[in-house]
This record gives sequence, C-alpha cells and structure tokens, in this order.
Amino acid sequence: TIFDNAHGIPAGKKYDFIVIGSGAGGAVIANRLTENPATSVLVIEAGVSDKDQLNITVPFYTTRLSPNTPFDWNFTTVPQTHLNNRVLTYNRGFALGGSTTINSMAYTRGTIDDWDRLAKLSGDQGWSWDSIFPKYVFKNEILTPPADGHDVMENLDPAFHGTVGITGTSPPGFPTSIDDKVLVTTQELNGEFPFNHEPNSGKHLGVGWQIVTARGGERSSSSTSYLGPKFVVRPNLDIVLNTRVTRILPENGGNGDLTIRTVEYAQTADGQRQTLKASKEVILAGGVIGTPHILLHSGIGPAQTLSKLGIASLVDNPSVGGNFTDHPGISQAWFVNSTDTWELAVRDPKVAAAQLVEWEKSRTGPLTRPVQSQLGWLRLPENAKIFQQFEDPSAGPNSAHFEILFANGLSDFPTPPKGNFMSILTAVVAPLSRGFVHINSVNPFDKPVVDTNFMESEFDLFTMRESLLAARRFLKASVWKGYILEPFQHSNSETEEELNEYIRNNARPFWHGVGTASMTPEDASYGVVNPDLKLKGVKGVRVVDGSVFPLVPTAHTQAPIYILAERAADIIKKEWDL
Ligand SMILES: Cc1cc2nc3c(=O)[nH]c(=O)nc-3n(C[C@H](O)[C@H](O)[C@H](O)COP(=O)(O)OP(=O)(O)OC[C@H]3O[C@@H](n4cnc5c(N)ncnc54)[C@H](O)[C@@H]3O)c2cc1C
Repeated sequence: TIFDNAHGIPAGKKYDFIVIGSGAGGAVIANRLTENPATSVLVIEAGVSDKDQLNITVPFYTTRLSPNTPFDWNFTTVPQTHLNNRVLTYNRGFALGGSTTINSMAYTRGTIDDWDRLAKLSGDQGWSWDSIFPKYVFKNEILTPPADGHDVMENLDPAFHGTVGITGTSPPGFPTSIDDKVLVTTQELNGEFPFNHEPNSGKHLGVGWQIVTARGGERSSSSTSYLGPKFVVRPNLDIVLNTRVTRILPENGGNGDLTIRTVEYAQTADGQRQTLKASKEVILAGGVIGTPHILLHSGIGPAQTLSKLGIASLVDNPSVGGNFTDHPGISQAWFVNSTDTWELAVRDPKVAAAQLVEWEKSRTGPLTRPVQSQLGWLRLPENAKIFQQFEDPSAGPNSAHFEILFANGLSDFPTPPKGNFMSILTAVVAPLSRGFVHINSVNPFDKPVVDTNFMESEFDLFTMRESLLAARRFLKASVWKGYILEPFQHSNSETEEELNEYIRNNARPFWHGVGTASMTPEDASYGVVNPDLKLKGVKGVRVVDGSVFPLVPTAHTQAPIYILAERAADIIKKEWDL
C-alpha cells in the first residue's frame, strides 16, 4: 500500500525492515525482501508521488524535471573554488523512485575493471565482475524493443542483456539526423573513436549506442519497476510518501554494544517527531546526500565537527560525508546547417503539440527517445604528459578517462531565438577531485552543505581540456563538412588558459555522486560500511545506495546501484534466512 503520509501507517503495525528512500537502492531492497510473504517492509520516502506526471513518464521531457521543480531536492553546492566560485545546482530526485524518476535514463553498467576494483578495495570477491555478471545484472534488467520496433540487434548484442529482470531497458526508439553521421565518423576516425557494438559487455571503450531505462516508450524508474503496480499490492509492503527521516536512534541510549533499529521521522520541519522500530534492520538508501545527512544528524560522523553543532556523538567516524565524488561534465555546441534538431519543437508549439499527440496515441515518435542517442568512452593517450605527474586513476586499461555524448540540439544553454545546433557533452569519468557532504545546523530539514570540489585536481582539469579537444576532433570527419557551421560560445577557447576558463565557467555535475558512505574492508581504519554494507560500529543498519561506492564507477550510476542492491538483497536474505 502507498500512503500519502505517515498518518496512513496502521497503528501498531510492525515491520521487519524499514527502508529509508525509494531510489535505485531502496526500491530493489523493498521489492526483493517482500518476495517472501513472511517478511514485511516499510519504505519511508521524503519525496512526492510520481503518479500521472507527464514530464516524468515521457522520456524526452527529462530535462524539465530539474532543477527547481517539485521533483528535485534542489540542492546547491557551496561556491566552487576551482570553477570561478560558481554555485552549482546539485539535482537529486525528490519523488517515489528517487533520482531514477528524474534522471536522463542512460543505462551503463561500468566495466570489468570497475567491479574488479571494487572487489579488490573491499576485499570481497562477491563484488567482482564475474560475481555480478550475469547473475545480478540479469536480475535487474529486462531488455525490451525500442519504441519504433526496430531490431535491437542494430544497437547491441542481446547475449549481454537480461530479459527476465525488472528495470525496463531499450535502445533509442526514434532516429535523429546526427545518428548516422556519428556512426560514419567511427569508421573514418576509427583509430581514436572506434565503434563499440556492445559497451555494456564490461569493455566499454569506443563509441556506441546509448541504451536507456525506458520500456514501451515510457520511463522505467525504480518506482514504475521495482515498486510498480504488481508489487505494491503485496500485503507485506507499505510505502509512505512525503515523510522525512530525521534521525536513526540507538537502543539503550547508545551505551555498550551499539544497536540501531529505530527510525525517527516527521512530516514538516516543526512537525512532531515520531518513531518506528524495525524488528530486523534499518536500510539506509537516502542516496549520496540523503544518507550522510541522516547519519550526521544521528551523531554518526566526525565527533569533533558534530559536537560543535551540539550533536552528541554515537560513532566517531570522520569518513561519513567525505570522499564525495562525481563526474564533472560540460557541453560544447555548434550551429548546424539543418532545421531537423530539437530546436524545432522548442520554438514551434504546433510541432511540440504534434509530438505529444503522437506519444499519447501510440507511445512512439521523438518524445520516446533520450536526449542523446549515442555515447562513447575514451582514454587519454598513454604518453599524455599528465601521467608524469599522476598515476593513472582509471579503473583499469579497459576503462575510460572521459566520456563523450552526442545531442541533436543545444544542450546546457537556453535556446536562443535563432539557429539550430548540435552539442557534444564530455565528462571526466576517472576524476581525482573529492568533495564532501556536511551539515551546519541541527535541523534535519535544513539543506546540507554540499561541495563537489570539481577541478581541485590538475588531472581533472587536464582530462576535461583533452575531452573538449577530442570532441572538436570528432567533428573533423568529412561527414560533418557542410553540416557543422561555426561554434557556439566556446569559439575563442584555444589556448590552455582559454580552455580552462571555458571549463571554469561551464563545467557542471553529471549527478553521478558516490562515496559519502564508502565501503571498505571490515578491518579498515576508514570507511563507513563493510563489504556486506553494514554500518561500521553499529548493529541493525545497512546502507544500500550510491553512497557506498568508494570510487565512482566509469558509468552513469543507476545500473551499478541497481546491481549492487540486487546483491545486497541476497546478502540480507541469506543472513536472515528469508
Ligand atoms: C538529473 C539527473 C540525471 C541523471 N542521469 C542519469 C542517467 O542518465 N543514467 C544513470 O545511470 N544515472 C543517472 N543519474 C544518477 C542516478 O539516477 C543515481 O545515481 C541513482 O538514482 C542513485 O540511486 P540512490 O538509490 O543512491 O539514490 P536516489 O535514487 O537519489 O534515491 C534516494 C531516495 O532517498 C530519499 N531520501 C533522501 N533523504 C531522505 C530522508 N531523510 N527521508 C526519507 N527519504 C529520503 C530521496 O528522496 C530519494 O527518493 C542522474 C541523476 C540525476 C539527478
């Protein structure tokens, strides 16, 4: 049952597990644990309902969902020291389904290197590629035909895709006028930009099609999939919306063997605090910002900092909220010699209305597709001079340093009255800069302090510069002749300093944040959770969301989190014999 607020929870009802957050991590846990009818789960979600929201359901409307909407937490960062002191919006989903309800739907799993590195760092082989693929990947994914019904073989190798899982995936279901040109470029410039037919095979280098979490022309989020209609009818699964968890509370006042199974929550900042106790475990799945936010308010974090705020320390752990890592991204755009770009619908309400009618009638047409149809994963040259200064931070030799994405319109900038555009977005996907999530008030309804600290590392700045130049080289292929006209905005950035300035003025998050509750080996002196995702120093609490990745996967993060949560569910079931 889904309740609009906590008053809906039947008085005296007991739950085995309380899951905080319904995003990629929380929804999987809630679904898998309630497969056993004897196990009861309550999901507490701070955000709103996602029901009957066109902007959420229609894939191409994704850019309308953030920032500054009711479906976004609307976080902002502190002024970014290395980005000309700009304050960045830091988007996170504030709705059932969490960030999967507002994200851009790219489905990318990360590489063999990524998962093997996680296994090595955590000391648990269960996180290696061979352990998660195909088992947990296939439990998550159900590959479905694209909206226009074309053969999926054109875009991917079905052998690498699951067909019995829960999150719907599909190749882009509507062609754009740049798709073929991108493919032709991968032939002409195949040294630097080779075509990769199956980037989700664990070896992602090259340029290929973008697979998206969409099904039947609609977004597939953790709300529509793992918490979809056929699952929320389970009598052992309750979900409460619009309810903020403020703290998790210890038994016995925190003395002795520290056990936490009680969740404190409220509807509003000045609303009455209420509590509920799980009989087995509390699963924190509040995401990269929400999870450390709750931990810090509960006294689990750096004792010194918390004591300055007057918060009593339960567990002195300086790692909580640290190690915040994201992919910094940036867009470059060019005027093009075509009218068949997405500006057409942005400027002409009749075109926009016709697209919507088509989508409403048959779930087909331009609105079924993602913002980008193709993407690529690329490495810096082995002899790049930056490697004299830094050890290679990529996950391994088969993993990228930067990503490149192609869009048939002007991305990241407001549409000007005239002109049609193509954008190439790039992102640093093996970054060395680390930020943090902290609090500066005792009120859990106050926004946390978020610092991405982008471009603090010279390596990231170097890689971002190289990604900008690689994008320009991509357009040197002959197929773009006569199509690409002059550059938009970045026309003067040629020298290193000019490129740096373009980056400082335009870089922004890709919203793939991880690391604020990092997984480390059980005997490590740092980190927040053990490889079984149990909170260090505490009994009764696990963290299952993006915050536990100690290093950011070379991927858009939803698929890695779904996969991680699928395994986490098995770990929990095994421990409780469910
Ligand atoms: C704009 C945007 C675009 C993105 N694009 C892509 C993409 O194309 N492909 C991709 O793979 N990834 C993308 N991502 C990232 C991906 O969506 C996230 O990595 C993933 O959803 C994170 O899963 P999670 O479970 O860690 O957290 P979330 O999905 O964010 O879920 C956390 C949930 O916890 C809830 N919560 C937090 N605090 C509390 C509290 N105190 N009480 C109760 N509930 C709470 C939140 O409301 C939220 O519902 C994007 C993200 C954003 C924001």
